[in-house]
Amino acid sequence: MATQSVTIAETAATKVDASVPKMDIPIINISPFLAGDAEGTAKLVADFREACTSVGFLQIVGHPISHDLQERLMEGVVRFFQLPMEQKEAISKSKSKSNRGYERIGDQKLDDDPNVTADQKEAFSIRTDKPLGRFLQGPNHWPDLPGFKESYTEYYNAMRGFSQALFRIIALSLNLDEGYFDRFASDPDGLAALRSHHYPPTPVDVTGRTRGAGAHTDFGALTLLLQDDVGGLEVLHRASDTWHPVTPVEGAYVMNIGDLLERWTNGHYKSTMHRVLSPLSLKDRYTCAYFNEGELDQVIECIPTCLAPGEKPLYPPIKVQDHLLSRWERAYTSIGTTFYRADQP
Ligand SMILES: O=C(O)CCC(=O)C(=O)O
Ligand SMILES: [Fe+2]
Repeated sequence: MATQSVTIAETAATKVDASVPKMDIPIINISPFLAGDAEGTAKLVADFREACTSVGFLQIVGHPISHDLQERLMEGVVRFFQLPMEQKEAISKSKSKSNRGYERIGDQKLDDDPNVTADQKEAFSIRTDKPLGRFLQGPNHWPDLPGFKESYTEYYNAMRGFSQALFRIIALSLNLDEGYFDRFASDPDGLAALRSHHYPPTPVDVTGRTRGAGAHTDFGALTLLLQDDVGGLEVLHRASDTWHPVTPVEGAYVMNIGDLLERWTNGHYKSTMHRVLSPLSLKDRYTCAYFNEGELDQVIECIPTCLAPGEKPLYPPIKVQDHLLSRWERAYTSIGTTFYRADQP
């Protein structure tokens, strides 16, 4: 069977209430697509469409990323965050003109609400390694940690291939030519980021919750998250204003639609609000997200197949660069964290 479904249970932090809807985040096996099985592909494409138009989140199994590579990546991530602060600060994002490297706890604030505190997570990110260029284009900075650069880079390259396959599935799910997004997903100048996170255990705040990452939607087109078994990621059910956990499934990728794909599809595919609650136990939580953002000059405007006769585009066309800059402003400048705009005004 290509698809199974996890019924999301209530968390301890969420009161059990019969009026609260259940949110099903489907687990979809993409191996039929990778194997060229037409019948299995048709079924999983339909499952993708259903997930993207409803919850905007799904979990992917049967993907091409090996268990061994996932383990090596996450083992390096844990070792990195355990380094002494001065070694992490030596590759601080604040020193990078292409906005990559180490971010301290509190350097980013994903929730726009001014009453909410900054995110209680530390992070490390890389992008495609290049000479310094436009916004977000430049060289990576690595810690002095044996094997770390190698596994992180191997994983980054593997995720690029994986995400290209997913864009093909998404194209099929929108009744487009399979290669419709190939340029977006494969352009050597296209932006992608591999960003790992560490959420230390945090005491409960005045609202009765801990805050690892504030409520937000993702800036790019598609996010692929590898999470450990601690849990804490939650998705908003907008109509009932209730939060629902994304239960960790070993080795699976949590895929979610970002703002760019929501705009591209005229709101048919949902960029859903989510947040992270820090662990309350003594366990630290580690995750690694791969973000697809496309090429800076690409204009995102409603895809023709997403507009039914008589419908109007919900959003004006926007350049990837303008969209990203406005989201970076909100997440960093609003709390006084600077970032480099390169050639931008
Ligand atoms: O670490 C997680 O579980 C999610 C992180 C996230 O939502 C993000 O970085 O956009
Ligand atoms: Fe996110």
